[in-house]
Amino acid sequence: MYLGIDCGTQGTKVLVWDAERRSVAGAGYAGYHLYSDEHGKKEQHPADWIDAMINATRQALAQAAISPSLIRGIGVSGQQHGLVLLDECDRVIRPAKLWCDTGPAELLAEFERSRFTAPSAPLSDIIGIHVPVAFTLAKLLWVKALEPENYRKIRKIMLPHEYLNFYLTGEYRAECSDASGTGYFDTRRRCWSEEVLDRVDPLRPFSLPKLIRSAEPHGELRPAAAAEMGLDAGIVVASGGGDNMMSAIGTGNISEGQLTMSLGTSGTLFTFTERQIDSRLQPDINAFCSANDGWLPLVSTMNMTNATTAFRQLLNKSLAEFETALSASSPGAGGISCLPYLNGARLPNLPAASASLTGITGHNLNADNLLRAVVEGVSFNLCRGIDILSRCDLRFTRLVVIGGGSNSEGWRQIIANVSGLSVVKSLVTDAGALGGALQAHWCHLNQTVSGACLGDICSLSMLEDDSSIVEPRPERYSRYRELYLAYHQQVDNYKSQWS
Ligand SMILES: Nc1ncnc2c1ncn2[C@@H]1O[C@H](COP(=O)(O)OP(=O)(O)O)[C@@H](O)[C@H]1O
Ligand SMILES: O=C(CO)[C@@H](O)[C@H](O)COP(=O)(O)O
Repeated sequence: MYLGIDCGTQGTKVLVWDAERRSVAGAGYAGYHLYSDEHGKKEQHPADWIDAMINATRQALAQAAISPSLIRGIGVSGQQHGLVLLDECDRVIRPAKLWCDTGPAELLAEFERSRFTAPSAPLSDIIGIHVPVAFTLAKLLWVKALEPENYRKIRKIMLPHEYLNFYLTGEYRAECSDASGTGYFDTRRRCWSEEVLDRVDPLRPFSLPKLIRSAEPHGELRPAAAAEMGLDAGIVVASGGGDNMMSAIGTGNISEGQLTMSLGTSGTLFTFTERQIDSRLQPDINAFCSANDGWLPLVSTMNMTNATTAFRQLLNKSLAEFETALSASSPGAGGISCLPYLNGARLPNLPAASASLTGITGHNLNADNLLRAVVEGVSFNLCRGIDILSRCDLRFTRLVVIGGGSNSEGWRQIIANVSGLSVVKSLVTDAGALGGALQAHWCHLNQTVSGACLGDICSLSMLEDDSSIVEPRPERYSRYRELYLAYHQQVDNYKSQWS
């Protein structure tokens, strides 16, 4: 049995994966607070992630009702890009700035303008990936500029999943797929970019973690962490990875031609490629490394279930009532259109964007239409990614959906009707946690059998819930094409206001 852990933006999910029966034997969840302000701040305390991981692990083990000694390994998936800073005594210096923190947008733009002007190549050419404000580099620039005292104290610098691995093992290491979302990692050569780091600060006070490949272990579970988690010390902790990379493993998206869409706090859409695509003409693609030695071109939106949940809670509706609202309303939400940019936009990259509702009349204003409008808005936004990936000659016929929002059948049907693709739910909604468990299995096997194959582990794991398949309905698809084009026209009309 293996433990898969996913540290998401709203909470940490843990599952006990029974590799023989290929099923989840137990699951646990613990949420945490997101500290925000009106200037784009989005922060969390890394100590809250540790508490949540311990709490959710204990729940999962209790539900599985197994002896902890049956757990052979752990794999950790984590929200990408967050910046965790440790001082010389390995104490956390300040709360982690998260992927969704848009505060450093201007600083990042200024850094690119001033440090990468000709004859220098642009930043994206140097590291092979465009850098939006979500990336760690932006958070580092912010701490350096606004909190110089804290900056001087930094000795170690980590991403969320690396910090959890550091807690579990005591080892300061980083794995390439998550590192590819920092903005100071060369995604072609899979190494830290000294060139970029030197332009941030040639005299930086911290060292970078040792890079490992995804198949390599991060380390062994140390006794103190084992006691807290209720596990045996010494079991293997796999390399882990960014949540999208681990979800790729959890949905079997490890060979070309497959497409996964995550409806979590963020919306993401990604596919595996054997060669890195040239995204110079497609700046909205984040050309990440994958956790199986290839690449994972991905598009991401800033607003997904944060927006649907904000509207749902404002209207005082339960998840069941949200579902009823989707079936009671029609495509186009009676004429109401929602640009859902509560937290700025990442697709297109406009951190200063704000949300809006248009087309409201005395006849169409009701809760069902408002809920449908926000679901359509976030779906139109993310489905744009399919067009963008297609411009790189990537083609798909079906889509696997994951994340909290994928539990909604009405929402899955809207995605199918907008995209024109068959939509199926992942066997385990939290595919990041499943990916962590499958990676731990792979890593554990690698220690005993040479050449253990991740593909075999994934294909044996029945990664989809066949009963959940929804097909696009032709009449709705043509109606949604019109609505989709109108939505993106509306975004284009607003663009100059947010640039
Ligand atoms: N049936 C559902 N319909 C719509 N939204 C849902 C449903 N179930 C869960 N969610 C939403 O999913 C979100 C959590 O998704 P999750 O993928 O766990 O997020 P994260 O990984 O970012 O923490 C919550 O906002 C929750 O309200
Ligand atoms: O920034 C990205 C991807 O580049 C986000 O996908 C984060 O990785 C957060 O994930 P969720 O908490 O929404 O799952």
